Amino acid sequence: MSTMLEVSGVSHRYGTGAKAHTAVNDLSFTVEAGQLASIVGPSGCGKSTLLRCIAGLTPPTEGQVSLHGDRVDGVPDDLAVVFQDYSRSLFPWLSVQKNVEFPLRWRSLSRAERRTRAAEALEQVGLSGVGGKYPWQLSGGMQQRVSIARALASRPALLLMDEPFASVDAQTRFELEDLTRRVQREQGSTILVVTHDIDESVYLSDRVLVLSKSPASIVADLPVELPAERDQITTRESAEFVTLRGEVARLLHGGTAAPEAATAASDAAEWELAEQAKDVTETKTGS
Ligand SMILES: Nc1ncnc2c1ncn2[C@@H]1O[C@H](COP(=O)(O)OP(=O)(O)OP(=O)(O)O)[C@@H](O)[C@H]1O
Repeated sequence: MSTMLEVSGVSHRYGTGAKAHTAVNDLSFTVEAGQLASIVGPSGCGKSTLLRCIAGLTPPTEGQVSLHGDRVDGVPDDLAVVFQDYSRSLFPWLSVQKNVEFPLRWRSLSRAERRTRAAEALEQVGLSGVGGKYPWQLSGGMQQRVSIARALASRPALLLMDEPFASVDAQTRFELEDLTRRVQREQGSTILVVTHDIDESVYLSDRVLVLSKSPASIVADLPVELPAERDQITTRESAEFVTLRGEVARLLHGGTAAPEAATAASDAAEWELAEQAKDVTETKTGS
């Protein structure tokens, strides 16, 4: 396996002087080609800042990011990002097909090639036949599929996903997680997903990077040794899954020891409840 992404000593500070706020603190890790890695961390710990540094949208204050050995200095051509808010990332005045084709306009591709690529990407996400519709004519889950298709159409070396399923209902979330795993395996894509959902990080990934509270630093890098074929019900019930989600929860609480499965499960449930309560508060206060 070759290294697709290398993050070396990356820190990011917002502002300067007494008002400076360090969001990311000296992070280093690599992601191998063909790997699906998740980054999980508490709300506000610096996950999105890290992703923006990796995507070349925000230059790190210190350190550097390399994609297949090339230093990232601006958004690389062969990198795509799927954001949480599909309603703001799709153009409402363009058809679904045109939305998916849009980033390909900067590639040296003929119009016919762009159409073909977009149609193929829509088929991969199970949306053949809706290319002529507009995003606002689709459900939220379908719109996020369109965002994923748009990212896939450019055949990125690295696909970054920032809380990609946080704005859809639970059933759709499960479908989109399975879709992501299927596409990743079919295409051998390299994917880095940022989430604050412990279960999602474990279910989706080959590996989970656990971040500390702000400023983000890596507290653990855990391999996910679940079978490649996963199922939303049986995988989540398995002892390996329950143990791992508990371990991630424990690390997020600041612990380090490997737990017993039962304690781990209760830790994970407690964490999920705390996160849900926080989401409700943030929704109510609009923060
Ligand atoms: N443009 C900015 N200017 C100043 N501070 C910022 C800016 N963007 C983010 N921050 C701060 O940096 C810290 C990390 O924010 P970031 O959005 O990266 O965290 P996060 O882990 O993605 O959060 P969440 O899980 O809630 O989305 C927070 O304290 C946030 O207030």
